[in-house]
Amino acid sequence: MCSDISHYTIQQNDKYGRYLVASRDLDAGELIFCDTPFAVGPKPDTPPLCLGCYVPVDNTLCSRCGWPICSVECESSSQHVAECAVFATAKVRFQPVDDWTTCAPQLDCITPLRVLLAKEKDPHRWQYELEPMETHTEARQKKQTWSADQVNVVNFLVDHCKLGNKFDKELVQKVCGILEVNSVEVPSHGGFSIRAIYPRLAITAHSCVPNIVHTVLSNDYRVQVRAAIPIKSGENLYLCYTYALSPTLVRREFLVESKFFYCDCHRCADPTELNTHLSTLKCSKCDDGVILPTNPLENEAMWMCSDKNCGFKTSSAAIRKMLAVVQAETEQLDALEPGPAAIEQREATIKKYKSVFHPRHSILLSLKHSLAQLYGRVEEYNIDELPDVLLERKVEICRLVLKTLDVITPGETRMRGMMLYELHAPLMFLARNEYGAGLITSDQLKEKLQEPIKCLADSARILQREDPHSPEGITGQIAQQSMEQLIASLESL
Ligand SMILES: C[S@@+](CC[C@H](N)C(=O)[O-])C[C@H]1O[C@@H](n2cnc3c(N)ncnc32)[C@H](O)[C@@H]1O
Repeated sequence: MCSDISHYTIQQNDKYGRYLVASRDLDAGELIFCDTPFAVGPKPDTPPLCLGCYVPVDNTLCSRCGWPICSVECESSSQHVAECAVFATAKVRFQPVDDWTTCAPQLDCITPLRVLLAKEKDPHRWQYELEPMETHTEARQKKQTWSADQVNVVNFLVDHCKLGNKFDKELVQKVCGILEVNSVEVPSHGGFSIRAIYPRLAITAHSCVPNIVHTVLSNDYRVQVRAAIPIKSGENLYLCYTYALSPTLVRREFLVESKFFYCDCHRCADPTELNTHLSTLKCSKCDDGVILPTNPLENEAMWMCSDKNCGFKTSSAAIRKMLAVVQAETEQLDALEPGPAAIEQREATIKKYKSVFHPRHSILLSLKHSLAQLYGRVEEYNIDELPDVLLERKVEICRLVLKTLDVITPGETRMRGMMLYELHAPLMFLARNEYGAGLITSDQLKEKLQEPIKCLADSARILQREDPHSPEGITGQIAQQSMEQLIASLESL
């Protein structure tokens, strides 16, 4: 049984507070522990979504309490009934909004309320699992989110929803802090992003080069935590709290803003990000140099050209501003429907910034990561109609992304599983095209198909650990079937 597995111990030091350590040697992919959420619910700043299944809703409300709900089944779902009674008793309804696609701060109270109601139901679990969590109260008090939480969550629940006889304002702020510091983003059943708080997973320390992965099982939001790489007994377990492909400036800013610490992991400390060059710019003043931070652990440190003869310098503020502008431009591409324009506009943006960024800079790599998933899958660019030159482009970008993943998220991760799946198809088509053109023999074709078979085998092994209804879990099953078909087709050659 999953709940019997716990290959870790809890330790504590001045730097991390509590953290998890492997209690025995672990193989890549091995289960370390499972965890059950204390509460699940919307993230802050979410547009109205169903409080049962979390799909976006448009003016459909619960017949009992008047809060967003998509269907009769969701009205009586276990996650909604307790809060439904609170709102119905206090006669506090969701206030109509003009635009159902923009953020509704009214929903910010839902997850804290669910934590409070779960505390009431299981005070023992609260006492041992949530109460000891870090809240960084002093640092939070200085932030804007503290005063926003005071209005949208604390005063709303205690005064408006008349819960003051059960929960005091200090407790509600503490719950907001617990959620901000310790909750993780998870995909809902419908694929929309929500948050959950897992008592054991939350103890894991952060590193920008993590050694564990976690998988959320969609039926009850239980999480399985596995070793991504072989881990020795006594080694710390590290989760990555931020988006792994972001550059150091962006990751460190996120961590200090929302998790209240300055990351000093070996990736953050290295100007080249362990030679991945996710932060590296090209020098505009000379031909050979690249621009790197002089001290990446010092936010305000200058950035300088690596060519001593050039000596070009610029401030980190200028770099941050430039990144924000380009990031905003590339984010607009995410709004494009998957289709030929989504490919062509990304390729055009890569070309536009080719002389500004290193080819593996975070911004270009993220565009390439999207392209790896688009080539072969959209109209005019279906895999069986791609010319060799575009099949080779897909191979090149998949390999480039995998090369970076090897360093920053080594081992058996979802992103690697998905990228290996993407890589198998162009490799297979290129080999078949060569054979079809009479350029290679059937033995050489068999030889060339070994790499796509290996990609599919690795992809299937990694992704079949995911929830079978998630996009990754489904890809895992397809990878397994495709591998079996490909092996069978070799036998008939
Ligand atoms: C999700 S909690 C982790 C558990 C926490 N240490 C505890 O004792 O409850 C996140 C907090 O742990 C600390 N932490 C985690 N990783 C860290 C790191 N790499 N460097 C410094 N502090 C870290 C920070 O205080 C951060 O806000």
